[in-house]
This record gives sequence, C-alpha cells and structure tokens, in this order.
Amino acid sequence: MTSNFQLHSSNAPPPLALITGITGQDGSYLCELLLSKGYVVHGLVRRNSSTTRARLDPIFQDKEVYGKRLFLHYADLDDVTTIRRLLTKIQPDEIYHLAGQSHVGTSFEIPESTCEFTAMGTLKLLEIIRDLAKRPRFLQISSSEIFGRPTASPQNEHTPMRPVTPYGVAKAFATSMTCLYRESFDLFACNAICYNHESPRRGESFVTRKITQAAAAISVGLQDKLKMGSLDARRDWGYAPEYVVGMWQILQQNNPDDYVLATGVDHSVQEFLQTAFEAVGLDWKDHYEVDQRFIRPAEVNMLVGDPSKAWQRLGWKPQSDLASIVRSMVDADLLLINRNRFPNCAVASQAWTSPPNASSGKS
Ligand SMILES: C[C@H]1O[C@H](OP(=O)(O)OP(=O)(O)OC[C@H]2O[C@@H](n3cnc4c(=O)[nH]c(N)nc43)[C@H](O)[C@@H]2O)[C@@H](O)[C@@H](O)C1=O
Repeated sequence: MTSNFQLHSSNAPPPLALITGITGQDGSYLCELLLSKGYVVHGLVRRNSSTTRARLDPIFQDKEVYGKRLFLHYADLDDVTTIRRLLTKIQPDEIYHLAGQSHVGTSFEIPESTCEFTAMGTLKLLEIIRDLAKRPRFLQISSSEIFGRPTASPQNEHTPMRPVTPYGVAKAFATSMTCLYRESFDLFACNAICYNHESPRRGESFVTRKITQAAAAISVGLQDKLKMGSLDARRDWGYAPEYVVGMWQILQQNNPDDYVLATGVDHSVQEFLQTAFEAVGLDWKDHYEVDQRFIRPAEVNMLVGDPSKAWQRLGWKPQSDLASIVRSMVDADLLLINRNRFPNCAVASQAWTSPPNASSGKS
C-alpha cells in the first residue's frame, strides 16, 4: 500500500511538531497536513478519549506513517510532569495547542474544569516551554468567543476582549498569557483567533453538525424532530481543513504574532438550518422544535471576523462558502447513515476515510 503522506525530500532532519488535541476535528486535519509536508508528528491524547480516535483512522491504516512518523502519547493538560518529560525528550520545533474543553454551552455547566484545562492548561504549557533548553515555536488556538459582545464589527486583532461565557473568559486568559510570554519571555508564541470552522469531522454537539446529522437522519426516516436553542445568533462559519493551513502558516513567519482566521461573512443559525434541510429536500419548519435546554444563560449574538491581516501577511484566504460547507457535511452524514445501515457496502464506508471535498457541493 502506498502512503498518502510524502516523505521529507531534503537531507535536513524532518521538522518535529507536537499537537495537543490531535484526536479532534482540527487536530486530525492538522496532523494530515503536517504529515503531507514531511513532518514527524507527536500527538498528546487524553487517556479517556479513545472513542474519538476515529478521526485518525485513515492515518492509522497507513503503515508508512503510524509508528514511523506519527506517535501518540498519553498526557492530560494538568499533568505537568508528563508533559515536561515528553517535551524534553521529543524536542519539537513547533507546538500546536488545540486541546481544551471547547463547548461554549457546556462551559456554563463546568466552568471550573473549562478554566482548568483551557486557561490553566495553556499557562502550564507556556511555563514548561519557558524552561526548555530548545524552545519550540508555540501556537495557541484562540477563539472569537474572546470578543463576546464586541465593541466593533467585524473584529480584528485589536478589538478589545469582552467575553461573556466561561469558555470565552478562559480563552481570553490563554490568549493574553500567550501574548505576555511572547513579550516578557521572548517566546515565539502566537495566537490563531479562530472563528467557527466546521467539517464532516465536527463534534456532534456543535450546532452545525447537530443540524446536518438531523437533516440526514430525518430525510431517511430515522428521526422526526430536531430540538434546538435559539436560531437568531449569527456566526462566521468557515471550513476546518482551510483553517489548519492558516495555523501552520502562522508558525512559519519570521516573527511571532496573532492573527484572526475568519471568512468575514456571517450567517444566522436559521440560515444554516434552512440550507441543510433544503439540501435533503425538506422544510426545516416542519421538523424544528425549540428546547430550553439548549438556550444559554448568556448568548453571543453575532461574531464576524476581519481576516485582512492573515490575507495580507500569510496569503491565507478561505475558499469555501456556507452552501458548500453545509453540502459536504450533509453528504458525509448521509454516507455515515448508509455505512451503519449497510456495513458491507464499500461506497458507504467512505464517510470517515475520505470526507467529501467542500467545493464538490457548490452546484
Ligand atoms: C469559535 C467558537 O465556535 C464554537 O462555539 P459556538 O459559536 O458556541 O458554536 P456552537 O455550534 O455550539 O453554537 C453556535 C450557535 O448556535 C446556537 N444554538 C442554537 N441551538 C443550539 C443547539 O442545540 N446546540 C448548540 N451547540 N448550539 C445551538 C448557540 O447558542 C450559538 O449561538 C466552538 O467551536 C468554540 O470552541 C469556539 O471557539
């Protein structure tokens, strides 16, 4: 079997990257990107997260990569001793810090552990890096949630942080600490301030995936209603595989800096819902039910980013529009349903291994 990931061609040793949160949506896409660029990739994995490793299955099946250029290590973000030992041994050139409790709604239920992992986890990593003899470049994946109820729209790297959710507060802390370590301790530490980015690999409790899963299931008679919170909020939704390219580009610059990664275009949750149901020939109004459980104690009404700095300095430009992202997610969820219904059918098994390209759904 030939490998999907090229080997590093020059005589120089391959670059070494470490990804926290490698089993997540972004971690899995970033891992594929770095492997395709010739990196050796080390990933930190929570000991109880084995069920979510399906996103890495295509790489595990590649015998030229897993165990040769991709290595996974158990380490929770609060396990400073283990992380320090790993970083001292691996000596990565680049660290991509993606791990943490990332569900905004859930952060109201578990604010302490959200801050423990998302905020303090970042500080602990920065402290370890500060002491290393060979300091790696560090990227913190920040979030538009730091802007909360923003003072300006669209938001850019200079917009003041005004978080209104425990997750947003934790990310504001992590973002500020990353800047502080860059300025005070001369670390090559950067923030990617990411707006919502989606894909067929998105977690099932986020609104986009919840909608596309439901649209697919309802269209084949497996579900009747979709219970959700408010449809009024507006978000700037991009396509996750494009965002990990921006993350990589940030660490390839001569100087460390912070960048907004966004499309610059906003849509309401209702527009997303309507587009997904139209993709399967249904009217969302026939299937939507409001459920108070999904209304948040404080809602971030509208976030839209200004990615001009990333366009100008990195040459990073997102390509996929909302319709193509929705189409790719609905198609993948229909494939997953078929795979479960017809496990011996080869076509149905393609859902995880080769998610449809977002641009394929533009027609
Ligand atoms: C950039 C940022 O992006 C994400 O955070 P998020 O924007 O909160 O994403 P979401 O998909 O959970 O909600 C989007 C909107 O949809 C509304 N909504 C309605 N009804 C349901 C509902 O039933 N479920 C959910 N989850 N949301 C609902 C909800 O109230 C909100 O207004 C994370 O990746 C985060 O880590 C991050 O950094």
